[in-house]
Amino acid sequence: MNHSGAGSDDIRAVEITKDRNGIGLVVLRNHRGASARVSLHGGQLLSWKWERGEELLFTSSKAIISPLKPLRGGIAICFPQFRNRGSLEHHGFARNKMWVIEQDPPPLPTDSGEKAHIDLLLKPTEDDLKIWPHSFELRLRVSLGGNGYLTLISRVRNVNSKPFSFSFAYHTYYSVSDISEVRVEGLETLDYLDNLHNQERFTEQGDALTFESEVDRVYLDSGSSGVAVLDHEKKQTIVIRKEGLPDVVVWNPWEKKSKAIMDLGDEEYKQMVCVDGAAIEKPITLKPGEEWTGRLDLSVVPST
Ligand SMILES: O=P(O)(O)OC[C@H]1O[C@@H](O)[C@H](O)[C@@H](O)[C@@H]1O
Repeated sequence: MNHSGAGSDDIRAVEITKDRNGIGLVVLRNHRGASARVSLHGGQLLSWKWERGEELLFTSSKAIISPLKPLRGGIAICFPQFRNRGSLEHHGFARNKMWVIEQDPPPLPTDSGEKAHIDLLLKPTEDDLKIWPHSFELRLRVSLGGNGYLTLISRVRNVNSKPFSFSFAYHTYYSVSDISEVRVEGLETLDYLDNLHNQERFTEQGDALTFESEVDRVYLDSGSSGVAVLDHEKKQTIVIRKEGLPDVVVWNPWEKKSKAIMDLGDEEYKQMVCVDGAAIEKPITLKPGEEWTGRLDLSVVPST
């Protein structure tokens, strides 16, 4: 199936195809050469290319492409649990499930129509309900703008008769030239929980986060002000804006841990950094019938 041209200048081009394992794959393109690829496995973003055809997301050369495993790279949806903060599998089950394309989702208040987009839906199976007994609908809209920018909007609806709580993260691997040349700005003065120190709470003292060793932190309450990933060598800055996602996770495994991660090359920690918009410290609680929305807007600007 291939449908395009819903916009007068071909802004919207959406191609629905299959990957080499036969899993549904959606490719979004704009008329200026930007593209995004989304897998129905996990609602996982596999790739985001900007106008110059440059890949902005990192995927490991050792990534295991299997319907049963999370992919090392791209953007994964962590739901309903972050990390090991609960009894479910690491980062929750959503990233390992098959999602479906939703042709006619409930409308979003911010619909602009100026974007190529796709709507995905995840509902629990009988087996999922045995491990997490809460009926939910998890929707993901992935949009690619005419300017190449990417927007992810997730909605969680409680279709149960009892309240439930969850955590959420857009676990995002950015591709960088060299981690030693990278700065993350927008986290200064924030408190963070350090996963390398039993989630102890510290306060960020520097005016930017740079990398010299393993980092695994959850920055708290960063609000909707932007976070920027500056790559000096690429002369490029990725700007992350978010709504409904107070926390920011920053992760780089560095040398020793990279060697222990089977699906990551020994030296690949130099080419990646994870900066995730998330809701972790204060889990979201939904009463029956309520819905939560978490939005991530990613843009790229040249820098010196
Ligand atoms: O290997 P996974 O499950 O994708 O997780 C990778 C990392 O993801 C980060 O978000 C966590 O803070 C780290 O603790 C974790 O190691």
